[in-house]
Amino acid sequence: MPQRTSNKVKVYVRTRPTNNFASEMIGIGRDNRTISIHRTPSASVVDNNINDWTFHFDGVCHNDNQEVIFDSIAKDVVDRSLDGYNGTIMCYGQTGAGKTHTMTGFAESYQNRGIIPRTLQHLYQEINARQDVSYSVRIAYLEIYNDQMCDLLRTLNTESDYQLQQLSIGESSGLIYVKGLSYRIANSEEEALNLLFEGETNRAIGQHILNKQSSRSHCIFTILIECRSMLSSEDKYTISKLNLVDLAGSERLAKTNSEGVTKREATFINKSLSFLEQAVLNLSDKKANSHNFRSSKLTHALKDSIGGRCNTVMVANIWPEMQHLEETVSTLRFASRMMCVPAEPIINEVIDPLKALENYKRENKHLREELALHDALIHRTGISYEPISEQQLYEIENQCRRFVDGTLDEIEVKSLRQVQAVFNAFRNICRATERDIEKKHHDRHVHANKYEYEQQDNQKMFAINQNANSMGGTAGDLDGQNFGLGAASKDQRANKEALLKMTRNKRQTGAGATTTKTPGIQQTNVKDKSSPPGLKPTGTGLQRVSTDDEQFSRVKEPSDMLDTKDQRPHTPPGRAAAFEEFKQTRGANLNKIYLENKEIMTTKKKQFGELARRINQTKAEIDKTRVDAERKKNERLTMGEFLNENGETIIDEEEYEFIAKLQELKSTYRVDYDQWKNLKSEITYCQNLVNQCQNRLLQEFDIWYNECYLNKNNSGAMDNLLTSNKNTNDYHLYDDAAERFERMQKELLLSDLDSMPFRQAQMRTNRRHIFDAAATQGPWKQAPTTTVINNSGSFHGRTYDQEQQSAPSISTSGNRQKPMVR
Ligand SMILES: Nc1ncnc2c1ncn2[C@@H]1O[C@H](COP(=O)(O)OP(=O)(O)OP(=O)(O)O)[C@@H](O)[C@H]1O
Repeated sequence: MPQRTSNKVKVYVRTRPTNNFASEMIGIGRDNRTISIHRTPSASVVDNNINDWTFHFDGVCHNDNQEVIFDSIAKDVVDRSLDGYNGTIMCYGQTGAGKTHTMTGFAESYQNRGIIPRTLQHLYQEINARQDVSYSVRIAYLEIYNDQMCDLLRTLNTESDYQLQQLSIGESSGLIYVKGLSYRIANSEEEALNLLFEGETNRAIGQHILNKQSSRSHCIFTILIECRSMLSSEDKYTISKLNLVDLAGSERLAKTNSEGVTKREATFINKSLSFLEQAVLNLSDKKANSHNFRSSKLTHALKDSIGGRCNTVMVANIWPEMQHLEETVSTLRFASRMMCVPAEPIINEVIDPLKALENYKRENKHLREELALHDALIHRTGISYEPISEQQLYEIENQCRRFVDGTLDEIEVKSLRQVQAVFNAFRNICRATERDIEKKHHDRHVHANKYEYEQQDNQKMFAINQNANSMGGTAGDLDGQNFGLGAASKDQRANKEALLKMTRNKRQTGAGATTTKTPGIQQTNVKDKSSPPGLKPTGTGLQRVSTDDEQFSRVKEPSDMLDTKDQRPHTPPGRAAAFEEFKQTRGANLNKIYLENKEIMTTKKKQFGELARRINQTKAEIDKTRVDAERKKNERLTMGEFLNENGETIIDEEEYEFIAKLQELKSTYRVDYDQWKNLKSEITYCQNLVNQCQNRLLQEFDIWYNECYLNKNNSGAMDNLLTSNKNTNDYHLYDDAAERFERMQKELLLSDLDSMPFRQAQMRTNRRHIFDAAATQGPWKQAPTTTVINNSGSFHGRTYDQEQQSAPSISTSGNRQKPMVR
């Protein structure tokens, strides 16, 4: 029988022998591959149904005996399963059409034995014939009845034996297996046949116990074949699965007129078969991307056994009698669909890990021997290829450390392992160094913050002392009226709570205060003066704004404050006027830097604008010259080209000049453009510095203003605060909250150093808020000052109009200017 070459599921039709063959309706082609059906239309009624069909298959087996069937249909699949391909042979058709006969045959008649026993016979014959490979065969027999699975190779004596079986379908890497299903080793044909018969017996017992008919269940006889080469030491081997499937009868429910149990069985059969049909339909349709195999146990169990990587053959059993014509057409239809299911079998190769390990060990040994031989030939000695010991590692690390320190000039490397160990050692050293640096950095920040907080406390105390001085009181001197604090010791100053208590006592006893400058203040000043200078020149001629620590050191120059404090009015001046004053006094230096930076930036912006204009001019000239050159070129081409003796084009003077000019312009353009780009980044940098200066100036001003005016007047305000319980509590609240917040911030800073800038900014803003809040509670109800400064240095505030006018404005025109450079 000629074979179809396409990679699809193969389908054969087998007819059940009958004396009543409907020859007038069913025709079998001479090629034994075609079946044509003709149904006589009903004479009494108008019949619009299709009455003629022609089906083509891989073969039609009419009156063929079991041997022919096996040889033409199954043998090839069995042979290929021995080579490592999965295979499936499946019988489909209506009840009584001969499926079981085809698959199993007559158990009692050797001549009429079916595909399964013949398969087993052929399998073991082949296994025995193939001397160079070793096979291991395992067998499983699964029955699916009413969508429930049953292991036919287990002892099943009672109904509960059936019910206790807990089989489920699993999937691993696209391969299907039934969990709980027993796979029995069969070393010979006889053992395998015993298992087949055992399964058949169990099936018969099941029929009796469950009162079911054999035709009502699907049966899958699985042969697992493991094949290993005996000649090579290859770690690969093959495992193939050969499924021999006897499906339940596919007759239609309506026709059987079944009731009760039979109806239930028929319903399950029809369901599973129609799911199978659906799955086959989807598989055969290239566009369908969902192949739902999980709808029934049958389809799920056969998921990896229909087409795809599996060598699949279907036998469509038909009963070619007139009364079964409808079933016959239905079976043949399904069979035709099956023919469209693609099948591209592949060998299932598996790697044996134990064998692979053995192979690697052997190879490793060979390579070592070869290496030793190689070393001996080139007189290399003292090289070890063994893994490096702990002691050796320690020595290597020591060497590396000395190398890094500079006490060792070179590290002698003899093997690759050593190279790797050296690299590892260097990596460890790097990481350790990194950790050290991080720790130092971290400690420095924590220390800096601590210092900053102390300074901040000192500032507050200093301001309070100043107020006290102006009122003529000293610490411990109680004037009864004023919040007079003077020469408080450092310890006293650190303890604000104690200080406030003391102040209250002072007011109660009415003692006076002195105005002497205190040693505590002097001490602070000395410390401040030792701080690093606040401003440092940078390479661009611009000046960097000092760091926080530096600023704080500078901020507390007491001379700044002492110089001006006596002239200060009791009523605080407007912020605009104060800002002017600040720029002349404390902020003079900062303001100077700010103005210088701004000037440099303005100059650069001017240069930037000019350069952009020049670039655009050059560009315009380039465009014009290019047009001229093109025009000249076109003229030359129109007039016809002249070539010199070397075959080069001769161009006239004018065109040459255009080309030369174009090149010159382009080079000018490139130079200018590069300069323009550099200038642009310089301006961005300058802009940042100016912004930074501006921010700093404003921050410093805020602090200064608070120190000089708000806190000073706050002595009065403070008294007012302290005279009322509410206000006293408020003050405590403010103080505690500030401390709590700062303590919290410190903890946060320690936990995440990256967040340092953000947290510090937050702290600063918070401090200012607190100061402002205290100020607004004072007797004069100062308008709330704006405390938020955005990144660009501009104010966001309600009553800052005046200050905004006096605040230095930043021109960003340089950034917005976009020359037409391309
Ligand atoms: N090719 C054949 N040669 C001889 N007898 C056959 C052949 N096909 C079927 N028969 C006989 O027909 C009867 C029904 O066959 P079989 O039990 O195999 O049908 P089935 O399709 O498996 O039915 P069910 O779906 O009920 O299992 C059996 O007695 C069987 O011996």
